[in-house]
Amino acid sequence: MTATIFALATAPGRSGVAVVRVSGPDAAATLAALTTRPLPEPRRAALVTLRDPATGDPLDDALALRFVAPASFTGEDVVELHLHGGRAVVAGVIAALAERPGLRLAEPGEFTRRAFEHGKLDLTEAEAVADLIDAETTAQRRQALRQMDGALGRLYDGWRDRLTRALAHLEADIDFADEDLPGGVSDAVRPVIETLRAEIAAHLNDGGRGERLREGLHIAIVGAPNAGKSSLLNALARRDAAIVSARAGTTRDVIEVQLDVGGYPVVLADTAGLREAAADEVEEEGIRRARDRAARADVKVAVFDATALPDLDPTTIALIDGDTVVVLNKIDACPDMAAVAPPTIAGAVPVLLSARSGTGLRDLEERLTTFSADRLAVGSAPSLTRARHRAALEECRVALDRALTAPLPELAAEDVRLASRALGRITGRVDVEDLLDIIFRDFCIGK
Ligand SMILES: Nc1nc2c(ncn2[C@@H]2O[C@H](COP(=O)(O)OP(=O)(O)OP(=O)(O)O)[C@@H](O)[C@H]2O)c(=O)[nH]1
Ligand SMILES: [K+]
Ligand SMILES: [Mg+2]
Repeated sequence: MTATIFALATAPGRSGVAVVRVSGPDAAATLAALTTRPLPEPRRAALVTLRDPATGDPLDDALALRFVAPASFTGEDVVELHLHGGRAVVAGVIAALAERPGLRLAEPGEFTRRAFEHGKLDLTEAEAVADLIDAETTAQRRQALRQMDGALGRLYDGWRDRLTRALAHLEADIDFADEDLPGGVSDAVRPVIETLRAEIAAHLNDGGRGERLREGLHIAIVGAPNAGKSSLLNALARRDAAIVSARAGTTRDVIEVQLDVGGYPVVLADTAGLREAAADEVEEEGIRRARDRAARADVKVAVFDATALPDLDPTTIALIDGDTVVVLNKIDACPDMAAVAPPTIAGAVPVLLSARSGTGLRDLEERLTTFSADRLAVGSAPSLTRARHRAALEECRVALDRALTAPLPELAAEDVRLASRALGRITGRVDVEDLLDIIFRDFCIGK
C-alpha cells in the first residue's frame, strides 16, 4: 500500500506561519488523530487544537485544511496544517507525525512526483514547479509560470500527435504497398514530417535562452590591474563582495555575485587584473582564470582606468568584441573628461563611470539590461528550458531526418516511432520510470 508522506512545506527556521503537508491514504485519519474535533469539511479551513496523540500534549492552535483524492495537488488525500512557525511547534508536529505507523517523511520532490504519477502534471509542468520555487527574478518567474501552465507540454504533445497521425498514414502505405512504386515516405506524409522537423529545428535554435534564463547570464568584468574592477563589482552588487585596494594584483580568484539586472538573472564575476608580468605564481593562476572566465562569459565588461588616458591597456582592448560593454572608470578623478575621453574604444562607445561616486552606474545597468533582454527574453512561443528536453528533441530531429531518407516505408515508420517516443519522454507520456529519480532529486523536501 502507498505510504502516507509528510514534510514541512515552508522554509525551515523561525517564521510567522509554517505549513506541514501530509499526503496519502492515511492523511484524514492522521488529522483526526491529532485533534479531538470532527474532521473539517474538505477545502474549508478550520481552526483546530493539535495534540500529540501519544501524550495528549497540546502542540499548537492551527489552521487545518483537507483535500479529498483526486481533487488535490498530489491527487491523493491531502492535509495541510498551517502552524505557528516556531521551531518547537514544527518539531513537535513533525515528531507526532513520525510516530504514526504508516507515515514517513517525504523524499525531495515526492509530493510533485506523486502529482505526476497521478496524472495531475506532465513532467515539464513538474519541472516548472521546481523552477518557480527557484525563480529569483521576474523573467524567471514568468517563464516558470508559463511552463507550469502547460504551454511547453502542450507544444511537445501537439508535435507528438502530428507524428502519430503521420505514422498512421505510413502504416496504411505499408499495408497497401504498390510493388512498382518507389519506397520510402509517401508524398502525403513527407510534408508533415518536413514541417515538423523545421519547427523543432527552430525551437532548438533559440540560442539556449530558456535554459540560460534558468541559470542566469554570465557577465565577466575584465581589465588591467587597478582599473577598478572589484570596485565596480561592489558598486553593482551594492555590497563589499570583493576586496578593493590600491595594490595592483589584489584580486586572484574569480569572485561571483548573483544580481537581478532589470528583472533578468545575472551571474557577475570579478577577475584578476590582466598583465604580462605577474608578481608570483598565484597571480599568474589568477590571470589564467580571468582569461578563461572572459572566454566563457556571455557578456564582458571591459574596464579601463580614465586616469591613465590617453593610454588604454592593449591587453584589455584585445578582448573587446560584440559582446562587450566598455567602461571608462574613475572619471571622478579626471577633471577634464570631455577633453580626454575617446568617443569610442575598439569601436564601442564607453560608459563614463565612477565606481567610487556611482556616476554612470545607471547607464551601465541599462546597457547590461539591454544585453540580458537580448540574450534571455523569450518571445510568445514557449521556450526550451532544460538540457534534458534539448537532448530528446535532438534525438527526435535525427530520427525524422532518417525517416525522410529511409528507403522503405517500414524503416521510415520505425524512425517516426522513435521520434515520437523521444517527444513522449519529455512530457513523461512514455517509459520514463528511469528518469524520475533524476528529475525529482533536484527538488527540495516538502515540494
Ligand atoms: N578615484 C577613483 N578611484 C577608484 C575608482 N574605482 C576604483 N578606484 C581605486 O582604484 C584602486 C583599485 O581598485 P580595485 O577595485 O581594487 O581595482 P581592481 O581592478 O579590482 O584591481 P586588481 O584586483 O588589483 O586587478 C583602489 O585604490 C580604488 O579605491 C573610482 O571610480 N574613482
Ligand atoms: K587593486
Ligand atoms: Mg580586483
